[in-house]
Amino acid sequence: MIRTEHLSKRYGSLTVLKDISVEIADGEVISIIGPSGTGKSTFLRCLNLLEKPDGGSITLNGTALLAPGTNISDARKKIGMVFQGFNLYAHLSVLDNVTIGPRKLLKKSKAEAEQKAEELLKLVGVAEKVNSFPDELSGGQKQRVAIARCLAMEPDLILFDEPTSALDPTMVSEVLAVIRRLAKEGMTMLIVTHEMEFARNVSTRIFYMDEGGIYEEGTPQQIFESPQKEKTRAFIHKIRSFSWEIKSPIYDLYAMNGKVEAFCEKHLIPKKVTNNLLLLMEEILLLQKDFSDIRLSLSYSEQTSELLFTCEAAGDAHDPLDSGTQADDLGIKLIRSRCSDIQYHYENGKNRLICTLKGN
Ligand SMILES: Nc1ncnc2c1ncn2[C@@H]1O[C@H](COP(=O)(O)OP(=O)(O)OP(=O)(O)O)[C@@H](O)[C@H]1O
Repeated sequence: MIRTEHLSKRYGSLTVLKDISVEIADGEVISIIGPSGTGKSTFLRCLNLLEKPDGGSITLNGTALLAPGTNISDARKKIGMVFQGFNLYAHLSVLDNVTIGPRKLLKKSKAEAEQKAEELLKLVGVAEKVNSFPDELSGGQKQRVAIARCLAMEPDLILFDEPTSALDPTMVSEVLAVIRRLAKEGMTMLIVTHEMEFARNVSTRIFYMDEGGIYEEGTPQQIFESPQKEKTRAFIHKIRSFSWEIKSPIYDLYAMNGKVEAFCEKHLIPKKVTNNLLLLMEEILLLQKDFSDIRLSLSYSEQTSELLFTCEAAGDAHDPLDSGTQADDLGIKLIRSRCSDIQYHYENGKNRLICTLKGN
């Protein structure tokens, strides 16, 4: 169990952590989410004493880490950390990266450390790379080796600082799968992440950090479905939605599509649904009459897996799904075939078309 009381940290005149008091039980998986610069990484770095807190206390399994006389290096062996940039030793093989800690710090024999390393490399799926060097591995493999290295120290707790942020999207899932497995096996973990779907599925609790502290905490359901405080609500809404403005008939379709694809990828929306959405957006834009002020927005509900697309266009009342010409009819048919529900309203000088995309 790890507990902080009134933990604070300043950089010069900037107070990053104000007064953090939390208790994390064994086997808990905590995801820490929140806007950039709110101290999420600093909090993790204070917990394993990579940064020295300015005030407060940290207690790990009964040991007060900041108390005078505490052997800090002994305490730190119990807390593993996995970094965004992997931090492997480039000049050491995968095997040596994993065994160096146990041999030097835990005084294990070479044979014992190597046997354990091979087991752990198998666990994270990179056993075949045991004799490779870090620069011969993909980003996903490097991060899995970093996790094996961390496990080799038999930590009581592992801190993950944005473990997938430096990875190509194709490699994110292999690293998340390993973390999920550790969660199932009961490892206590704190994970700073921007992967919301993952945070929601894997965590026992979510800490939303803002204003120098844990602004709101709760179960994934509480934080993602019914956040109580204003800033949490705004943050959750923002990560679930996307919008794009068009101010003239000449707009950058490719840039817009790129952003839409990135949004869909982040929310693990199936490729087929993303493609349908892009075609739907294109057809709806073809039916617009006035391009002076159009706002397109997407919102995704993780609860129902529904993707909602809204097109809001200023100008005279004009339902784009009211057939005008034969060419329009074809477009309208295509639009209707891709949606399970479509609603049109004209309000305050704005045409609003709300489409619910079909799931597959
Ligand atoms: N070593 C440092 N010296 C001075 N300021 C720092 C240092 N490390 C972090 N900061 C500042 O502290 C604040 C919190 O940084 P931190 O990296 O903990 O935020 P974060 O929530 O993890 O952000 P992100 O999600 O972007 O990684 C930021 O304003 C940052 O510029």
